[in-house]
Amino acid sequence: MSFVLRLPITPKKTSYASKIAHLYFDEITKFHGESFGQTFRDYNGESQRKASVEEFYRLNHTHQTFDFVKRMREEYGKLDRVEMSVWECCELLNEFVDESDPDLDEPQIEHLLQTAEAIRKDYPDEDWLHLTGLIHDLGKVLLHPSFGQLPQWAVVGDTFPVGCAFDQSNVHYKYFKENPDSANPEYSTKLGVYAEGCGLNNVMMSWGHDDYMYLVAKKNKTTLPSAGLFIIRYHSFYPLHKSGAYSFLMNEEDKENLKWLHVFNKYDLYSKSKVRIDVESVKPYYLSLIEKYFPAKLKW
Ligand SMILES: O[C@H]1[C@H](O)[C@@H](O)[C@H](O)[C@@H](O)[C@H]1O
Ligand SMILES: [Fe+2]
Ligand SMILES: [Fe+2]
Repeated sequence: MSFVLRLPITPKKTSYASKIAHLYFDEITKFHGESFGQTFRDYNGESQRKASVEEFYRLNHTHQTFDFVKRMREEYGKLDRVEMSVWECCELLNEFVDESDPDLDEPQIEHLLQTAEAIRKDYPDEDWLHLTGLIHDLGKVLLHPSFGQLPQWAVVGDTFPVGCAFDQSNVHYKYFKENPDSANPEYSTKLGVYAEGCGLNNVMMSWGHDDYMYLVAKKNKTTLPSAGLFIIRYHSFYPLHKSGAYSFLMNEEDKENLKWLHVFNKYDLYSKSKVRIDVESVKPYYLSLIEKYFPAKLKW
């Protein structure tokens, strides 16, 4: 499929880069894994959800193989299941809870709007980033019966490359020993089937809501800038954006985009709070953004 991506607002590389770097490091020191007394992404501490989250990762790490990902990308890349608008999809998501998430019990639409609104407050002029916040998790509709009701391990959780060695920074790394790819010499070296610096676009990531939503956005010809698509596609790739693992797979464009993903991640994570959003009052604003960057109906 070939089409030209129009970029209405392209992040200006040089001027933004330093601004972001500053903001990012300021905020890191401010939050440092904790916000308002709440700790996030603690996979070992005692929490009510610890056991079920661990069981989630056991299944995820066991079943996400290179062949599985290839099949899913081909199958779901057809986008022949549903036609609906972006907002309809937000509403559809409301019934699901993410079993991989130790921090979130709210319906998904709350999380989407909390993320988007928190970004909007700090970056009022980057409307593409507000919309990215709103839609980044929409791929979780894969859990819905009309999308084959995929199991949670094929939809949510952190993501990682398949086709090369699994990195130790993946949460609950130990369960990769159950993955058949671990016994495949072709897939178990550092580079595996990839070349150094080949670019993430050429890397197969474990299958889930990130890559699916990327395919939906791209194939429906969104006009979001490349940084927006990158955020959607790799926001669950914590081994890279939190731990710096697998960075040898990145190319120059990935490195630029990663700066925006760092900005985004702070809001994805730390807006998981009890601040309630009045959906009806913010809806007109988001509908106008959807109209700006997407067709009225999308193929899913
Ligand atoms: O939306 C999901 C969810 O919050 C998961 O708990 C996390 O592991 C993923 O990275 C994220 O994309
Ligand atoms: Fe997500
Ligand atoms: Fe999210």
